[in-house]
Amino acid sequence: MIHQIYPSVQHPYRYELNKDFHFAAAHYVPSDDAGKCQYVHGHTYFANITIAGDELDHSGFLVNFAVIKKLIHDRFDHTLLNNDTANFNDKEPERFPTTEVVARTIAEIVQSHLDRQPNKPKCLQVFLRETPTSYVVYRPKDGVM
Ligand SMILES: Nc1nc2c(c(=O)[nH]1)N=C([C@H](O)[C@H](O)COP(=O)(O)OP(=O)(O)OP(=O)(O)O)CN2
Ligand SMILES: [Zn+2]
Repeated sequence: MIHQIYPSVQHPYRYELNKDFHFAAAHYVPSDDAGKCQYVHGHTYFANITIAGDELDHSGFLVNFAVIKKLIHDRFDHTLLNNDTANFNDKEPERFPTTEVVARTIAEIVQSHLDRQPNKPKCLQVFLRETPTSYVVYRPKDGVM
């Protein structure tokens, strides 16, 4: 079980949910500045996803917690992130699988799912911890990725 206090995000919506989950993945950062991290190594990533909205769906959910976990966990758990060429590559820094980019990518995948729901929830924040001492908070600007 994950117990952590996360930064809160201000918003005008009536409902807010948060989903915690973790996944194990390997990566490398293809930059000399990454030092030892330019070589393949692994992490247990801890994620917290914040979603908000004004309307519930036919189940009384803003969105099903289980679906949010499955979207990300099924895609990234026990993978080499760099192999996911739909999201990452070795050429563009905005596509290197850094904590920043992985957090943004998670937000994009989640929002793409939410955009297909009739009640139109919004992904407001992704907190992604890569190591015990390093994490990133990603917040889409004005609901735009
Ligand atoms: N801004 C970023 N800096 C670094 C990233 C990143 O994604 N964004 N990534 C790395 C490495 O991938 C590494 O896995 C994490 O680095 P670091 O926090 O330095 O890891 P340590 O466990 O060695 O940290 P200590 O606190 O010194 O034990 C590097 N930088
Ligand atoms: Zn790393």
